[in-house]
Amino acid sequence: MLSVRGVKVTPIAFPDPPLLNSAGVHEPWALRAVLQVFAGDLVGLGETYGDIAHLSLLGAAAASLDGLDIYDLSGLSQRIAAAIGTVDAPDRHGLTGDSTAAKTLARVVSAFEVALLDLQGQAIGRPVHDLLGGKVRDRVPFSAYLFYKWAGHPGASPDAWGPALDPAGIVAQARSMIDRYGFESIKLKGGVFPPAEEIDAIRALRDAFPSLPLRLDPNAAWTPATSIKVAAETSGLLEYLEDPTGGLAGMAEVAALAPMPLATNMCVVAFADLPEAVRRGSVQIVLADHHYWGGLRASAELAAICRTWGLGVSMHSNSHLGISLAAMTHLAASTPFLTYAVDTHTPWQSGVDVVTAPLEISGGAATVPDTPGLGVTLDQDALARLHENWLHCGIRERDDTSYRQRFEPDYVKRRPRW
Ligand SMILES: O=C([O-])C(=O)C[C@H](O)[C@@H](O)C(=O)[O-]
Ligand SMILES: [Mg+2]
Repeated sequence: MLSVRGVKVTPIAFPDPPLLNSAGVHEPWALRAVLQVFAGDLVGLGETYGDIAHLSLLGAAAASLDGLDIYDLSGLSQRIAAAIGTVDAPDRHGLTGDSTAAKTLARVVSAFEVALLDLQGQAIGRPVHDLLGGKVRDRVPFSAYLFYKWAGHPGASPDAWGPALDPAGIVAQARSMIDRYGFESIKLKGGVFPPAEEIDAIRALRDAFPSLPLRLDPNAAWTPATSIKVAAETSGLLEYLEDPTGGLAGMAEVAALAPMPLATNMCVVAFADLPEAVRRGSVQIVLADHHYWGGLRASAELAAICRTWGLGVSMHSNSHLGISLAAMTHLAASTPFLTYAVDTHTPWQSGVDVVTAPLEISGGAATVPDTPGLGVTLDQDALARLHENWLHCGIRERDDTSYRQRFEPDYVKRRPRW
């Protein structure tokens, strides 16, 4: 039997540009945590959030896993549930919806599940997608993820992307991202400017890229009435509209009148949300995210439920590095019903990574690895450097709102704002 003989949790930080959203603006450093789970001569990798409250739960979970059979994923959940108890550790930014104790547990279990699947795959010489039922595609398409952004962090030189604060800036950003990665679909993070300006940006994208599907995601910045108006004005322009407003009731009101499907990673964020969402018809597409749905198998389960109820499945992303990119790619590869291009923050991480050879996105897609496990190897030097960043960056909890208030003291986070 191959069992866990130790776990190392390393908090890391990597540079992040000043990306705007409905919570504020990204701080100069994004936080993550890298898990190394040791079994025999093997090491399984996981990647998750690096906020201080989450780190303390990861530590408690890690301490409970010695001797666990690497195939015992039920035992993994049970041990972690017993180790962390009933605790709710919400995000400050709220960009992935409400928090509950169940979601907190799912967020902790997820990174360990990925690491154990990586170990299982290595132990039997099979890729993680084989453990999830086998791949149904060789290439996983990702979408260009555009953000309104400042030229650079205040006090620092402009970054390589430059500013994007109007339709022309957004189109220019799309061009450089598409030139570099070949993306064949586009998502614009909205909820930053009044809706009319964001509609103009969508129109400009449509003119510049006539054949590419477009998505707009204001992270619940609009009331139902505003959402209905924007949906009417963007009729025929969007493949889906993501979280225009907050809550299952508000989304249902919008969905009843919107000409395009509504997607969410904010109002359906746990299994408990699904029955009401289906009953009300609140959403037509759910964005899976293994980091908070409980892992790769839980996300596959989510996709199966969505298929049963005729809902589409797409995939959500926060700032992440190469372990998460590999995990997302294996999941998307083995989920027949995940038919939309996957969100990723990869272009924003400007080549920084914690693995030796990150999966590459070219032609808008990543080739699914067929090597054992996740197919990525930890770069120990990079891990040490990124850990130093974490020690010195001074950020212990992602807080887009306070960071924006530092430069715009009158800024308040309001959802809905318009
Ligand atoms: O709703 C979404 O798609 C996200 O939450 C994605 C990211 O969190 C994004 O909004 C961000 O990091 O600002
Ligand atoms: Mg979203």
